[in-house]
Amino acid sequence: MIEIKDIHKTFGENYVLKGISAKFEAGDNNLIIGGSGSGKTTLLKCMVGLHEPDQGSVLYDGRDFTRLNFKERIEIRKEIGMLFQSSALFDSMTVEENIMFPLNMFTDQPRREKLKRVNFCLERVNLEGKNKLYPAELSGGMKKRVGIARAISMQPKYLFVDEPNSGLDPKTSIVIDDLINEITEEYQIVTVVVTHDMNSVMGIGESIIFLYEGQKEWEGSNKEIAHSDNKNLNDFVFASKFTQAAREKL
Ligand SMILES: Nc1ncnc2c1ncn2[C@@H]1O[C@H](COP(=O)(O)OP(=O)(O)OP(=O)(O)O)[C@@H](O)[C@H]1O
Repeated sequence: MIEIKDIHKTFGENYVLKGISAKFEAGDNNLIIGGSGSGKTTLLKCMVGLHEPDQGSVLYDGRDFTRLNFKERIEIRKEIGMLFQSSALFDSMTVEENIMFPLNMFTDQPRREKLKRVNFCLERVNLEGKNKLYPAELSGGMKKRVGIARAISMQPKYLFVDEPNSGLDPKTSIVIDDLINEITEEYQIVTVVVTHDMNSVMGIGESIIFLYEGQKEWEGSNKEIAHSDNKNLNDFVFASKFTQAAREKL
């Protein structure tokens, strides 16, 4: 489990996170939703140490990341898989090299072992045999899948994903959501996903926190969203006339 306690973050005069606390359980798809600028990515970055929170703590199965020194943090980082916006693949590296990158960085396994793991991960995301392709030769959905393969290469206990559906068509988005969902359950990972995508929210949102103006405005499951009377949440989730009409039929 990851627990965040009273996270605050300001950038200059901009008070972005105003005391966020939440728990993210293993085996669940934990979603962070909220309007543009509400602080979702900032929260994710505070959790993985890409930003230092001004106040608060981030506990990885009881280990307080915010109080650890650089060396101690590396031990937790090895247990973290990340898929951030636009897949962030290295364009000059092949698919195989991209997936092997964390293994090269964090392990001294023989190449044969690493290759075995790369092939396993590629198979897991249904891209077996695509080892020698370059990112430029892949579709957006394939790039995301390579990003997922790389994120799970170190068999992470924790997986952070920022906007996995950006730039994908609705059908491919569902393939990616399903993949994240399956991997989370199969390996009992603590998965935290930042998303704008309402299909994802309704499809895989077992555990959701909704940020509004830097605070946790609401938390619950996708099933609870439809019946929530939180106005800010409803204005966000059911923003269009079409979704409002759909909600009334639920
Ligand atoms: N590195 C930074 N330096 C200064 N301000 C930042 C930085 N990162 C984010 N911000 C500010 O923090 C606020 C929240 O940004 P953040 O990216 O966390 O929002 P978000 O909810 O993820 O938005 P979006 O859905 O549009 O990606 C914004 O006002 C943004 O300008």
